[in-house]
Amino acid sequence: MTDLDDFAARLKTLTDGRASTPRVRDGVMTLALDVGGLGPDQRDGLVAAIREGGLTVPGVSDVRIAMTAERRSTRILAVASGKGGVGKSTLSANLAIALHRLGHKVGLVDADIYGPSQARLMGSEDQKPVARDKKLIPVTGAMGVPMLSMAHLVEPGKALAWRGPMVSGALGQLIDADWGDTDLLIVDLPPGTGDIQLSMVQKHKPAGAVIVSTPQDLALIDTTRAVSLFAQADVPMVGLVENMAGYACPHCGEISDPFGEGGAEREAATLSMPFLGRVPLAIDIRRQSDAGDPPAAGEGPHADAFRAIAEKVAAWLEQPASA
Ligand SMILES: Nc1ncnc2c1ncn2[C@@H]1O[C@H](COP(=O)(O)OP(=O)(O)OP(=O)(O)O)[C@@H](O)[C@H]1O
Repeated sequence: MTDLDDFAARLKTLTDGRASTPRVRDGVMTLALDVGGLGPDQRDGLVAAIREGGLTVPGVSDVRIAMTAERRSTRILAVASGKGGVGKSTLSANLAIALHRLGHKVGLVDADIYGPSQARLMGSEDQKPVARDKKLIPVTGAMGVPMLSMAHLVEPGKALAWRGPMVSGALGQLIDADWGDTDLLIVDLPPGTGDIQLSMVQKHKPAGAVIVSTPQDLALIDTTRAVSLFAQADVPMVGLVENMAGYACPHCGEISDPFGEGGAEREAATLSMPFLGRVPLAIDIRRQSDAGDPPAAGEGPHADAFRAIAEKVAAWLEQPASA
């Protein structure tokens, strides 16, 4: 085996098969490296290691690496609601965490320009994203889930004056950030169904949409509008989540249903969409969310509720039609 063959074999192991066979001409080694799906640090580390190794091959004085960064296909899952305050942000954060715990490479985008709250929910308020090669590098939220928020791009209170194209441009920066090997982005959309939401959905084409509603809002026209927004843009519906469904007693854990049970399944059926599950109204969910400690990151009935929803979402994502 020549020194070059020996290096080629080591290269294969080092890069997990991402590098082409190296060639040497006039003392210059050239090779192509597929860096698709790698984060900036992984990419830089790999390039440095290859360069170092290449220079140990006798007769090689320079190593040139052509990086092929074919575009990743990161799928977007939009989380939406007909109106504000129903727990869309809480669900988005906990769904991202629960999917992460199920082994998905998931990131979270807070597109809720009117009330960005993900930095608080994910305990990342003290972090500021930096840009590299004109792309934002996500910050790290709870359980290491990468995330970016509109709050990172706009001062609180100023966003309300923004017009559709500005919002759409800002959202583009969040979605086209350097997400590394993330292959699924949960996007927490602003509440409601105006032009801004529609243009965002059309431009960034989610793979699917999750609708969040509370039991008392279920039958309202707002929820129907949220569903038809996605239908207009040809975005498939993943399903409906009923939040604040029943009250979980903080003392005994018993759940009482002041709005009755089963309404959400019925409403989901009326809207021709799957029912993904219910999350009770529980003081712990609010407390933990406010403290930047998402319940889905822990153990217990609330974590179980979010995991059950995440399992249904994951099953939906695995269907061939959603790819
Ligand atoms: N299941 C729940 N149990 C208890 N409190 C909850 C639950 N879900 C959400 N909350 C609380 O309700 C409030 C609104 O939730 P959240 O911010 O997630 O709603 P939203 O729909 O994203 O609102 P907005 O329209 O302001 O973005 C928050 O204080 C949150 O902690």
